Amino acid sequence: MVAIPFLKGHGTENDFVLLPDPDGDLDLTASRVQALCDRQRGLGADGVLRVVRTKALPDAPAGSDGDVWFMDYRNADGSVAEMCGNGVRVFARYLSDAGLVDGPEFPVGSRAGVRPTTVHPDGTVTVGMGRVRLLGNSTTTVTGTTHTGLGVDVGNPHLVSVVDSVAELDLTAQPGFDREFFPHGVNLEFIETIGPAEIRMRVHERGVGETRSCGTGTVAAAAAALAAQGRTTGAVTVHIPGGTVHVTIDEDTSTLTGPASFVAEGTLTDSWWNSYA
Ligand SMILES: N[C@@H](CCC[C@H](N)C(=O)O)C(=O)O
Repeated sequence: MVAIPFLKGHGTENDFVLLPDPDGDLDLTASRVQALCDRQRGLGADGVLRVVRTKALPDAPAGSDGDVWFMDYRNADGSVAEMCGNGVRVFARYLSDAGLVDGPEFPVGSRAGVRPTTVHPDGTVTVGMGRVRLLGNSTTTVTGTTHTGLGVDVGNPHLVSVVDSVAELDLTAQPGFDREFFPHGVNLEFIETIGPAEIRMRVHERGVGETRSCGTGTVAAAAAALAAQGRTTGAVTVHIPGGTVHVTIDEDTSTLTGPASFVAEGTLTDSWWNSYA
């Protein structure tokens, strides 16, 4: 029997299965991702983070440094996404704790580009999330009510709508959105203003459903909250159901700081893995 190692972790309760796979040996099919993320027949998670060297990726972004660790992120439905802001903190903390990187500052590759990360002594992680692009207005419909929001690209697509109270929303079903505006789907954030630099957020994630946090979503939400004040830069504290993160938005980059925690580590059995092709 071959045992496949895994870790289970979360960032503000957005939870992940990590699969260390430095040489890219695992055949990580959509069916295996779905099974791993299933909370009855698998380990249960919002997504999977495969830990692989960039040089072991057949579709590595052109010109990338082969020795950089690459976060191969998958949503719970098996789809591939460009970036995961909570996942990249958990990923960075794993690399640091496992001694796979030198020092507390190192880059992490993703399909949205290379992201600089810093693991702090208290275990929190700051990630350079790159430039945030505002895409203009679009709409989303939740239980029959249509909200106008601001489209935001953080490497992956978001639509952020300001509402009076996030507690009132029912996000159990997929909200409607404009499929011409977002041909590849969209993460839908809803924010409530607490103060000029503090918001509350809930999210319905593309490829997952409602989650207790979305890191890229908090960056998009911060940019939208600032835009609502006529600002393009600033610092925003974002409260999500799973905790609190801190975001800064500058003209040409952004940062996300928040916790990264591990719950368990173990091994998958070969028979379980092989029952999903
Ligand atoms: N939970 C993530 C975002 C994961 C990807 C997203 N669902 C998408 O499809 O774009 C985060 O913390 O950013």
